[in-house]
Amino acid sequence: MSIGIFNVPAVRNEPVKNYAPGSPERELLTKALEEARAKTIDIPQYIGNQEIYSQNKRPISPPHDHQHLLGHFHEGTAEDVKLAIDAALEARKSWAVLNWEQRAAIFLKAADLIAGPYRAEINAATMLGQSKNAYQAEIDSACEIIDFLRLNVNFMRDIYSQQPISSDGVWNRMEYRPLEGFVFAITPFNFTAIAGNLPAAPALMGNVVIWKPAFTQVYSANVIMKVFKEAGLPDGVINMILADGPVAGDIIFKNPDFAGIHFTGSTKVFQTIWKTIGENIASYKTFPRIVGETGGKDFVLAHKSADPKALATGLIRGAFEYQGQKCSAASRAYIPSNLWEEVKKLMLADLQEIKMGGVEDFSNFLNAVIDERAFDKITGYIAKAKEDNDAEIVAGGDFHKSKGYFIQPTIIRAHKTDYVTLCEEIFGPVLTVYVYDENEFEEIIPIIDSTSPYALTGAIFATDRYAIQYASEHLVNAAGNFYINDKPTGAVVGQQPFGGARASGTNDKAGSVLNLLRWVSPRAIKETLVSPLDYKYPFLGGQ
Ligand SMILES: NC(=O)c1ccc[n+]([C@@H]2O[C@H](COP(=O)([O-])OP(=O)(O)OC[C@H]3O[C@@H](n4cnc5c(N)ncnc54)[C@H](O)[C@@H]3O)[C@@H](O)[C@H]2O)c1
Ligand SMILES: N[C@@H](CCC=O)C(=O)O
Repeated sequence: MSIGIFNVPAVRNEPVKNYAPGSPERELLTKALEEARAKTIDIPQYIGNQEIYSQNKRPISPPHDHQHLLGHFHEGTAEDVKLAIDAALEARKSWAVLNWEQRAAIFLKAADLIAGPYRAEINAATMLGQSKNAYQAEIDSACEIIDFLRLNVNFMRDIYSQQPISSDGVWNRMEYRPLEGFVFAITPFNFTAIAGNLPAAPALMGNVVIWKPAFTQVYSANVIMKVFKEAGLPDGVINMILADGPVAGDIIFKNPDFAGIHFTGSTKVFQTIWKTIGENIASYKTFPRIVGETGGKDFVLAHKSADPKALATGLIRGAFEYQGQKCSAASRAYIPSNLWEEVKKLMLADLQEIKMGGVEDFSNFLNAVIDERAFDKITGYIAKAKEDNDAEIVAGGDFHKSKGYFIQPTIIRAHKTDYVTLCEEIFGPVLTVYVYDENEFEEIIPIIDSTSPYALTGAIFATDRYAIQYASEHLVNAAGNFYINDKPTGAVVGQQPFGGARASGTNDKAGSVLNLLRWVSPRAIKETLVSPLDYKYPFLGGQ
């Protein structure tokens, strides 16, 4: 029973701590890293009120130090998936009817726990488990997840406040019911914030969730579950299963109570999921919501009027931060002939000073890629570029995996516009540059628009406003997040709602009203205050 119309706490984005030498946050984080490295932990599945440990233990190691053991996670089975569905549906009976302010309070508390007592622990887990440096962890596993949790509470209230008009004698109302069934959240390895938000957003709107994190993100996923529990999330509302994707999918996508998928990951996996849902469509009680944010082949277009230093900096940060493992990473750049030599010189100078190594040494800008499979895939593109006549390596190109999965930040110059590394998502520290005739700006734009099937992020660097307007208009469908004189990464919740269309997903903009609307099934209610007692229209002699 809600007995008040409540406001929610005002939000601003969580300030990013800087971890400068001698700062208190650096001291806490260093200690958390040391403590985590000094022990091994066992991570169970969290299903209903149970922590499930299995016989199938899988090791967890830092990608930059793969001989070191951080612990194990306990892989789940098809039986565990069924158990999770039962636990979720049982929890739904109470959760779906709990007042919204109670749900809000849980997630606001989770945000405060991460902002305070859990900040160092979740950042350390992200640094060690996913090989992120302190800054990249801070903007992800602290600030972005906190922003998701707090801002979503505000968006929820905005949604609930959206009410229809009423005519004389009538009171119309709108209820924003949770979906009838359970939601399946499948999350990628590269952002702890996404892993937390994908189950939390539907749960905030009153849904129950089965969450399957990527195996390579389980170490920080475990901290998220600890936070949710400490924040008071009732058992069974979010169930973390550690079954393999296809094993889980095989059970979940055939279940009649499956009501929605909240996915972030590669385009291919999302296409498989969508197809499976389509094949099973007649077996569901309700049409499932399908929300998926997927891959990118994000472009940077420079005009001949661009500032070369701003462009070079945007490319270095956009392409190589977190080893290029962001769906938003600048992975293809179109540079006019008048700027190329200078931009190349500036990038090479930056790359000379950039250090790569473990996350424990805060002076490393770059760390390792996530696992051996990713290492082999990324280096395959580099090895091919070394041999191809259509491409040349401008910077980097070396790699080694004896201690960790390290790949030098690599710049490839392609000599044809459909060279493979200009078209396919590589998801690693590889930037491909195509140098175009400075007088053919308008001709290069349709090539950018059609070179890859994706449309996630893109950027224009120019000082000429006509060029900026031209690119904005002619690349209108090429990116869901478009940047002017900035790198195409680093969207902030509430400031640049994130997501793309075409092969990049359903563009439901995580961390916005648009996303939360996918997790409700509104019921419109009309109440007539004094009901008519006569069927006749006035012209028939009625009232
Ligand atoms: N658009 C975005 O907002 C966004 C954000 C982050 C990452 N990404 C994309 O994610 C990808 C990188 O992440 P990843 O390597 O973890 O992606 P991935 O597609 O390999 O895995 C994503 C998740 O899907 C699961 N999965 C894999 N096969 C499955 C199946 N058959 N059925 C059910 N689940 C299955 C994985 O275990 C994991 O949890 C990149 O393509 C990147 O662009 C997109
Ligand atoms: N939202 C993040 C990217 C998430 C995908 O990996 C950014 O804007 O850089």
